[in-house]
Amino acid sequence: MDINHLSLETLAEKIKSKDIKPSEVVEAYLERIKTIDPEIGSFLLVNEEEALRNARELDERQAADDMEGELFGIPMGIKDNIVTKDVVTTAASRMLEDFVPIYDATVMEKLYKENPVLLGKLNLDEFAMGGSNENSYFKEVKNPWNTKKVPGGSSGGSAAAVAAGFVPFALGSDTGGSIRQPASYCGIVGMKPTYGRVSRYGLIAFASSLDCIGPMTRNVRDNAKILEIIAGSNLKDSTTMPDVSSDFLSTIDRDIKGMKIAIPKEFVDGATDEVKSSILKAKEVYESLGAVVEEVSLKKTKYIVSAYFIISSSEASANLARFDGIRYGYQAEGVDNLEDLYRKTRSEGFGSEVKRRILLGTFVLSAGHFDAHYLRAQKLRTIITQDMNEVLSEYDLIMGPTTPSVAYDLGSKLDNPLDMYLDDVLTASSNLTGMPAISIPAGLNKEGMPIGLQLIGKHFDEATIYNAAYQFEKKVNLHEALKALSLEGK
Ligand SMILES: NC(=O)C[C@H](N)C(=O)O
Repeated sequence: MDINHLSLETLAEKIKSKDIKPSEVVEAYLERIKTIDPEIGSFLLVNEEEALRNARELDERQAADDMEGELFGIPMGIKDNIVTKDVVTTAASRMLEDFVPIYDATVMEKLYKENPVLLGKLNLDEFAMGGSNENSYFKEVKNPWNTKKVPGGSSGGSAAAVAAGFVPFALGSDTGGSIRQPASYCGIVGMKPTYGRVSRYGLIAFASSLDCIGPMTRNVRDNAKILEIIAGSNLKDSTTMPDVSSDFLSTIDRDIKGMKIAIPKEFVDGATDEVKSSILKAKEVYESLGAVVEEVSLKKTKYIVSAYFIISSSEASANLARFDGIRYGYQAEGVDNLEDLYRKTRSEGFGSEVKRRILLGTFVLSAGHFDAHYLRAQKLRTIITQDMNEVLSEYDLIMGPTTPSVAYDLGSKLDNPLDMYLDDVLTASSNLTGMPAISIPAGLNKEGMPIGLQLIGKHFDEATIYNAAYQFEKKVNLHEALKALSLEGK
C-alpha cells in the first residue's frame, strides 16, 4: 500500500478500521521526508521525535478502541508563520530564527482536538512576502514536478510537501494568492476561505485586512474536511464571523446542472496560450456537467495589483514595527544606543524583500503621500469589490486561471520584483474583496507542469465552490494522474 499517496479520507478510514497503525503512517511519511525533502526543501523543521512519540500513544489508543477525532493519526505540516506552542516558528526570517511561541494559534487548537500528528513546520517566503519561495532566509523550495522550477509562494513549502507526498494535508496562508498560486504551480488543491471564516489568531501578521489561513490538500473533499475543522468564529479574532455554517461536505456532491458561472475576459486575456486553452477546456467540462458558463467583463482588473501592493505593504509596515530587537526575536549586537539597536536589528534581521515592503508601506502612509496613494488604493478596493459583487449577483461563481502562467524557472524573476508582483493579478482580488476562492488542478502543459483553475465565490459560500470543484475533479480525475507524475518514480 502506498501510504504516502492515499487521500486523507482513505487514510483516516484505514486507521479507524485498524488496517494501519498511526505509527506506521507517521513512519512512512517521515521516511519519505528524509529521503526526498533534502532535494525539495519544503520543511524548515521536522518534529521527528515528538511525532513518533505522539504516534505511539495513538497506537495504544487505537488498540484500546479509543479513537476520538476526525484526524486521528493523520500527519500534517503547518506553514511556519502559524504559531505552534513549544515548536520553533520562524516565518522563514532571521528575525525569528529561535522564536519558540508560548501559545498555539486557534487553528492549531482546533486541529489538535482531532488528534492529528504534527510532522513539522513548512518553508515560506519570509513573512509570507513573495511568490516563489525564494525569499526564505533559510533555503529555497523546489517544485516537486521539476526541481528547476519554483513551487510558487509564499506557501511554497506547504504546496510542495503536499504534492510530494510528505503530508496528506498542510495549512497555508493567503494574503494576495499565497495559498492558491503555489497550489496551482504544484498541482494541488488550495482554498483561501472568506475573510472572517477562519481565525487569524496566532498567524504572524503580514497584512491584517487581507491575511487568511486555509487548507492545502491533494483533493477537494479532503480540503473541505480541513476547512470544516479550522473554521469558526473566535473571541480572539474579532474579525471572525459568528453564526455561519461550516458544513461543506454534505452538499459537495450535488448536481451542478443550471449553476451559473462567469468567466471574466480580463482574467483569460492576460494568460499564456497554454493556460488559456486549459481554462477553455475546463469551461467545456462545466458545460458538459450542465452549468451555464458565460463570458463577462471585470473592468477594474487592471487596478488590482497596485491596490493590493499599496494596501498590503502599508499594513506590513505597521505590523512589522514590533520587531525592534527588544521584545523578542533577533537582537543585534555591538550597538551604541537605542536608535542604533533598532536600526541594526532591523537591517540585519529582515531580508531585502521584507525591507522593500516596509519602505514602500512607510512611504505611502507618510504625510503628503497618504491621500495620493493609500487612500486612493482603499477607494480602488471598494470599486473592485463593487465590480466583483455585481458579477456575483448574477452568477454563482467566477472562474478563470489561478495564475497567468505555469511555474517558472528558479532565479528567473529574482532581479525583477515587479514581474513577480504582477503574478498576483488573478488572485489578489479575492483578498481585497474578502471573497473565498480555490485553486484546483485543471491540466498539464506540454512540459508536464500543472495548470490551476480558480473558482471564486460569494462571501461565506465556500459550499458552492467545493461543490463545483468536486464535480470537476470527479469528471476530469486528474489527481490520480497527478500523484503518479509528481516526482516520477519516487
Ligand atoms: N502572501 C501572499 O499572498 C503573497 C503575495 N504574492 C505577496 O507577495 O504579497
